[in-house]
Amino acid sequence: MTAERINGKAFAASLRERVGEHAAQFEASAGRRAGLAVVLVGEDPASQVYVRSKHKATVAAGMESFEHRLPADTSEEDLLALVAQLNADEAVDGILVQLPLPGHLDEQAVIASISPDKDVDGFHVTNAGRLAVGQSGFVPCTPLGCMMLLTERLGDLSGLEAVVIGRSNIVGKPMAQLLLDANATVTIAHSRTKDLPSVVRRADIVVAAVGRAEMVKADWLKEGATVIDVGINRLPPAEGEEKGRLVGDVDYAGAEGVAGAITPVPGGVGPMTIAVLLRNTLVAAYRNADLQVPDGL
Ligand SMILES: NC(=O)C1=CN([C@@H]2O[C@H](COP(=O)(O)OP(=O)(O)OC[C@H]3O[C@@H](n4cnc5c(N)ncnc54)[C@H](OP(=O)(O)O)[C@@H]3O)[C@@H](O)[C@H]2O)C=CC1
Ligand SMILES: Nc1nc(=O)c2c([nH]1)NC[C@@H]1CN(c3ccc(C(=O)N[C@@H](CCC(=O)O)C(=O)O)cc3)C=[N+]21
Repeated sequence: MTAERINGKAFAASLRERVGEHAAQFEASAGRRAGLAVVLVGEDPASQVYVRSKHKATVAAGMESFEHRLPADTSEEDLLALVAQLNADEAVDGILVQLPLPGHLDEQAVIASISPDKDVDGFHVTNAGRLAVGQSGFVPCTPLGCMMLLTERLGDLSGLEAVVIGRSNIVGKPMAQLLLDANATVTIAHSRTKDLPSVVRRADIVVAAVGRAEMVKADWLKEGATVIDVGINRLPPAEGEEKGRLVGDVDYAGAEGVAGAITPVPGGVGPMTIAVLLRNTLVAAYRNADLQVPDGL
């Protein structure tokens, strides 16, 4: 059996198109474009690539993109002052501070300074709390994108066994909460989990968010499982390569023979993250303008 390849890139493109149509309607009713501010501190090359693709996607969807690039030695005071200015700026609906931040900056303090109503990453404790108790807020983009891929593939998730590997605040934990809200039976595995292969083997749904190249092997999977690979890992360059290949947390080539469906890396979850960011920004814009958020956004 060869698993179906879940085409996140194509799904993300159709989501971006839908967001673009709603963004045009927003502009017509609000008299301004929805706006996303992205703050990048330092020159991390991977972060620069992400920030550039966010900017392009934002503009392509008919929204304003405000980019703020700050030097690596920016003080916390200056960064907090910029966030305060963006919180107060009526042209800015969403604020994203690219992580990781340089070591001298306190990420928790910076995230806490973002207005929860502009926190389109869903990282603020207020939005994490809203998700935990079932109130509407902003849900982190990567887990929400994973849910969209899962429901498109599986429909109703009620009663399915889901195993999330990883418990970070930005991926694993919110992912588990969304699966629970969708009535799956959820297990969260992490670095202290005993016998991870046998935990994963009972799963109808596996979400791997670890950050270890090709860690999840084919013989850990139940036949027919749906596998969502969040990991983005750059392998060391092979002979003759300038850059190493990008791989996920799952051994794709092996898993393909056992899984029912699987997301590739690249072209799976990554593009969904950016499309959902645009979606969250437009939702923020409707709410900030006191307009009804349209159905289906
Ligand atoms: N596609 C996308 O859009 C995005 C991709 N990513 C990628 O997803 C991956 C995870 O990101 P993130 O959640 O931020 O990472 P973190 O490093 O914050 O969390 C990793 C988690 O994996 C667990 N873990 C580490 N080693 C093992 C192991 N050997 N067995 C089981 N669990 C283990 C850790 O456990 P413990 O808590 O015990 O330490 C931790 O909970 C990364 O590759 C990242 O690049 C992230 C965000 C967006
Ligand atoms: N405040 C904040 N919010 C984030 O959402 C955030 C962040 N910080 N820091 C870093 C992580 C990582 N992340 C990705 C986004 C897109 C791809 C993506 O589009 N990947 C392409 C490949 C890109 C490539 O070729 O390098 C793919 O998987 O097909 C990957 C990873 C968002 N993150």
